[in-house]
Amino acid sequence: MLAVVPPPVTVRVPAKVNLHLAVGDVRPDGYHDLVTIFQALSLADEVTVAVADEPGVEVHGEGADQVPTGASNLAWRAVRLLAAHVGKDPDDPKVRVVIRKAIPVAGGMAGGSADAAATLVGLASLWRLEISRDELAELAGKLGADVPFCLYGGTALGTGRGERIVPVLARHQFHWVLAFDRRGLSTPDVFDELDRLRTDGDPPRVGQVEAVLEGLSSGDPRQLALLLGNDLQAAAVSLRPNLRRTLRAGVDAGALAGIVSGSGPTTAFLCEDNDTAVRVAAELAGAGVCRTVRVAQGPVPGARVIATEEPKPTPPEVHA
Ligand SMILES: C[C@@](CO)(OP(=O)(O)O)[C@H](O)COP(=O)(O)OP(=O)(O)OC[C@H]1O[C@@H](n2ccc(N)nc2=O)[C@H](O)[C@@H]1O
Ligand SMILES: Nc1ncnc2c1ncn2[C@@H]1O[C@H](COP(=O)(O)OP(=O)(O)O)[C@@H](O)[C@H]1O
Repeated sequence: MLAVVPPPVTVRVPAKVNLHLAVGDVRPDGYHDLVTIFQALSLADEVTVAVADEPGVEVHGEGADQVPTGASNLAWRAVRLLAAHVGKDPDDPKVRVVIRKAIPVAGGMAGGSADAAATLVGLASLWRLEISRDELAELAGKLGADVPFCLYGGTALGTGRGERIVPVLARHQFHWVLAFDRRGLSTPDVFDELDRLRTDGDPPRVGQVEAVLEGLSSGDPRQLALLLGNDLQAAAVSLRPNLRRTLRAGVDAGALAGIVSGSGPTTAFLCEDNDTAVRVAAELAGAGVCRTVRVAQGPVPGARVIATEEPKPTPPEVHA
């Protein structure tokens, strides 16, 4: 008999930006209630999952040296969680995960969450599971607040810890410039800093989410630009005062508006059109206010399989 090893599966998964991020008070479980609008961007990681005798995670590309490859890697946690869920041995899942990163690590763009979502989608295909995206999203929510959105992509309203997702119809494409900072920022540190700022004073709070939903449906980047907002921005800027200069430089270069993406320190600039975005990116890159600049569009779809290699038949065992 010819045993067929299932072919490796490669999944592309987008980064996110929060167009609106309203942060409530800290809850007894340490999380904060959020009302957020996520948008998935064309900046993407690629994750390949393959059957392997030597299980583990490999990471290449943007910030790879800052990503753990052991049990704490979010993609590996996704492998173990899905294995246990479908009755496989989580301690011996016989899977290798190769991550090619383009999303900045600890950048407020959900890079680790994206890799976890991609791993769930890749394994569902590799293991030929009959599992719906909603069932995967249940599992995703256990891995982190941002992981369910990375499965769905597009533009979506997130509530609860950010893990309850409702898609938002957004037919228009928006053009973004992303400025990566020199080092990442820890998400819990930024939430803690916001709690501290709120104890000592009254940092600005974003307006109502409904206005942002209207801005999105208008498709007019000028209208949307006026409505972008992030309660975590004051905290990120407090921990990284240089972000103030970066935000100013993007607007001076011609962006309609700039915000800190999620917990930062990446800054995201909404532009009128693609040509403006390319010009703003070039100017920002020359201004010495950040490490790297990227142009991206959104919304794009969530984690999806982009390649499955041909099955490799293993040679039959020959018995003498
Ligand atoms: C801030 C946001 C905005 O989209 O994104 P990032 O900037 O990290 O990409 C998210 O809320 C991050 O989501 P994610 O990175 O998945 O968070 P988790 O791993 O679940 O939580 C990490 C830590 O962040 C804090 N946290 C996270 C989510 C939330 N609603 N309240 C919180 O207080 C908690 O301290 C938690 O222990
Ligand atoms: N697959 C992964 N990719 C990136 N970071 C990961 C991954 N697994 C675990 N991490 C850890 O998660 C932390 C948060 O990284 P990331 O998800 O990129 O940022 P953010 O939460 O700001 O969006 C990093 O400090 C990193 O060490």
